[in-house]
Amino acid sequence: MKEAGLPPGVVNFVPADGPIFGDTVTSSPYLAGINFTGSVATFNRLWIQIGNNINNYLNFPRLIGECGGKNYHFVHASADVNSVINGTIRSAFEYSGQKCSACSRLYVPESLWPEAKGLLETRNSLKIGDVAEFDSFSSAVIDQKAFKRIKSYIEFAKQSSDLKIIAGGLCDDKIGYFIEPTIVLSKNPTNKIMQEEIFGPVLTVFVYKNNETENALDLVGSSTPYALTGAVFAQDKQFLKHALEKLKYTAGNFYLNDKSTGSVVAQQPFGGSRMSGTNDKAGSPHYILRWTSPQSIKETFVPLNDVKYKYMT
Ligand SMILES: NC(=O)c1ccc[n+]([C@@H]2O[C@H](COP(=O)([O-])OP(=O)(O)OC[C@H]3O[C@@H](n4cnc5c(N)ncnc54)[C@H](O)[C@@H]3O)[C@@H](O)[C@H]2O)c1
Ligand SMILES: N[C@@H](CCC=O)C(=O)O
Repeated sequence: MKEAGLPPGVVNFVPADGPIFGDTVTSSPYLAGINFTGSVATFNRLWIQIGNNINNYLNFPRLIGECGGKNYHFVHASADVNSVINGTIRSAFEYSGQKCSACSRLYVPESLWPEAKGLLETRNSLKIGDVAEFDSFSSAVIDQKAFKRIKSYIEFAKQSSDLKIIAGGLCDDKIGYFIEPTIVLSKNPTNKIMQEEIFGPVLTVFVYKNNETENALDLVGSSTPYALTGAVFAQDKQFLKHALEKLKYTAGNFYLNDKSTGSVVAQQPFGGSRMSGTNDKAGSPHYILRWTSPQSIKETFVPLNDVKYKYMT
């Protein structure tokens, strides 16, 4: 950044407790903007604090929020199942599902479910262990708070009559906050496990009837307030085109026959709308412009000799 011309002291690393930092910056009259990555609850809190302080600022603070997701893989009857299995396992379970873009909802047509159940076998092959061992696919979740939150969804799944855990489900915090990659089958496409962000290795599958594909597509957008990432798997090009149009408000980053995760900054601008954020697209030229303050300048070379307009004389 220095090489690009940014003066020293403009960028500072200030490690702090989150709420103390947030309370401090939002109460400062000099706050010019916030570029936040994290949960909806925290972004809402910051926005509310700024609203409450609006009479005290020297500028209107600009706000960018990059928040959570309830990302989906939608599988059409024409899909290549192998690609669905491998893409879904990677998206849902790498980094133990702790990516805003991780897949946590899988919609599968009844006709493909017997084959798509290969998910379970692939899941069984994953080693979840020490990150220092290169054959570990993933490891523990970040901290006790995350462990408790994710575990509570697994406990909920064990008790809900809509839900059945078909793989994983064990949680163990003896030597680290380990949670098995877990696959849940839901009879109910609007069960809370299909709506809320879990931010952990829990994937929920809803099997739809082939003759209800349109209804299943409708569920993708109506089931959650998020719109971060999503993927459609189909070899039928007409269907892909149709899904792209129908699902356009469900994902800021939309994938065709690819997993819903792994966008590369500067190649795939990243971000989502609705409760997933302000969709300013990190990694795109639009983003940097949000933090600039353009000034228009005019200089006149013809003196103004009269106050009256020409038609007045
Ligand atoms: N859209 C994206 O690009 C993106 C990328 C990564 C993670 N996420 C989202 O982040 C969330 C997971 O992260 P988390 O659980 O750490 O979220 P979080 O909201 O609890 O915390 C995010 C960050 O904000 C800080 N923070 C907490 N309270 C604050 C406050 N009152 N004021 C200012 N800062 C505060 C935390 O210390 C942390 O650094 C998920 O919802 C995930 O989807 C989004
Ligand atoms: N760009 C990465 C991470 C985004 C959020 O953490 C992805 O698309 O998975």
